[in-house]
Amino acid sequence: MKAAGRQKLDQRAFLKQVHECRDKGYLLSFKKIGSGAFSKVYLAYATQERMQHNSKLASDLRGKRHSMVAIKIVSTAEAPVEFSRKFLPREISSLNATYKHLNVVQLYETFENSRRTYLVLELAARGDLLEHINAVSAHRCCPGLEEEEARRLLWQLVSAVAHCHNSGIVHRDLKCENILLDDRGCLKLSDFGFAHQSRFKNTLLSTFCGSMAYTAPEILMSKKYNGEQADLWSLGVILYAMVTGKLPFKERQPHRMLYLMRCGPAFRPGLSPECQDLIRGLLQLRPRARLGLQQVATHHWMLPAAHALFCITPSTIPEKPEKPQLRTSPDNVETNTNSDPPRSLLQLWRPQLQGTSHESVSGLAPEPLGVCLRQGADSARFELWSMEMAGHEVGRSRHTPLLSFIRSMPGHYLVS
Ligand SMILES: Nc1ncnc2c1ncn2[C@@H]1O[C@H](COP(=O)(O)OP(=O)(O)OP(=O)(O)O)[C@@H](O)[C@H]1O
Repeated sequence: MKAAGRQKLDQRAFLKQVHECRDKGYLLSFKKIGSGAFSKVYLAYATQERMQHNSKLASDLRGKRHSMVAIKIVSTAEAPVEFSRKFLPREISSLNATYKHLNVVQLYETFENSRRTYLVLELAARGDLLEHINAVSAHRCCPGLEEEEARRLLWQLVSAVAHCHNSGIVHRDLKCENILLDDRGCLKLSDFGFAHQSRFKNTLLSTFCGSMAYTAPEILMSKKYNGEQADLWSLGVILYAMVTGKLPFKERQPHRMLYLMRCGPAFRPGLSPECQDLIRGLLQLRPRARLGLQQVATHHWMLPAAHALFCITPSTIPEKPEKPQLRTSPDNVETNTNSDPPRSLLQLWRPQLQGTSHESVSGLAPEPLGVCLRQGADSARFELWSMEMAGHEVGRSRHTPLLSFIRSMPGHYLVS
C-alpha cells in the first residue's frame, strides 16, 4: 500500500479511537507517549463527567491537580489470539490485583470493542528508568546515577515489588524499561504482561519470560523456578544498571551469559562497598541464597533511605523555599481527599514489622499518627502511615532520623 494511503487509513483509525474514548469520557490527544508490540499509548484527559463516575480516578487526579491520564490502546484485532486471550487479561488482572500502591501504575478502568481494548492508566510523564539513567549519565559525564538517587529509587521499587508479591503476583519482566517515572520523580512499576498470579507462595514456574539481560540464571538454565526469587535477581540487575549505567552481564548466547553470571559482576572503582555487597546479595546464582525483599530494605546501604518513602527528587524541592512551619492545629490540616491512601512500605510490611527491633526499621517512624508532609505551594503531599500501622508505640518527643530529615527539608512542614 502506498504511504499516503496508509496514512489516511491510520488517520481514520485514530479518529475512531478519539470518538470511542470520547464516548467513555476521555479526550484523546495526538501525543503518542509510547508504543508496544500491539499497542500505542496516548496522552488523554479525563472529563469532569467521567470523574464523577469513577471515584478512584477523581481522587487521584485531584491529588495530582491535573486531569491527564495515559490511554493504552491495544489492537486486539491485529494481535495474535494468544496475546488477546492470555497476556492482555493477565496484565489487566495483575494491575487490578496490585491496585492502590503509590509505586505501581494505576489502572483506572478498561473498555473494549471487537477491534480494540483500552486501558486507562495513571500517567507517568517522565519516561522510563533507562531513559533517566542515560540522561543523568550524559548530564554528569559519568555513567550511572548518584548512589543517593539510586537508593531512593530502589526503595520505591522494592516497595512496589513487595506489594506485588504480597498480592500473589510475580512480575517476571522487571527491567529499567518497565519502570516509569512520573512528573514528581515517583517510580511507577508497569507492564505486567508477563506477570503470574498465584495464591501459593512456593509455586514453581517454567515459562521462559523476561529480557535476557535481566533474567535469572535458573530461568536461562530452563529449570523450574520460583517467581519471587527470579524477580530478586532482576532487582540486582536494575540496581547495578542504576549505579554503573551498564548491565552486569551482556551476551546474546544463554551459555555465555551463564558463564558471566558464574564469574559475578565487575564493579567500577568508586562504588561504595555497601552497594557492591547489596548487588552481590541479589545476584546470587542459587535462588535461595538471594537476599529477600525485607533484607534488602534493611541492608546497611539502604539505611539513609528514610526520605525515599517520599517520592521527592531534589529538583522538586523549591530553590527559594517558603519558611518552614510546624503545624499542629488539626483545623489547618489539609484532609486526605483520597479516601483510600496509597500504601507505604511500612504499612505494606506491617506483619513483618510487628515486634521487630531492627534499628533501620524501628528508627524510621517518628509519630504515632504518621506524618503528613507538604511541599510549600506545590501540590505534592505525601503521607507516611508508619509506626502506628506497624503496631509500634513511639513517643512523640523522640526525634528519630526520619523526623530530623523531614524537618531539615526546605519548604516542608509536618503535621501529626
Ligand atoms: N502509564 C504510562 N504513562 C506513560 N507512559 C506509558 C505508560 N504506560 C506505557 N507507557 C509508555 O508506552 C510504552 C509501551 O507501553 P507498554 O510497555 O505497557 O506496552 P507493551 O505493549 O507491553 O510493550 P512491549 O511490547 O514493549 O512489552 C512504554 O515503554 C512507555 O514508554
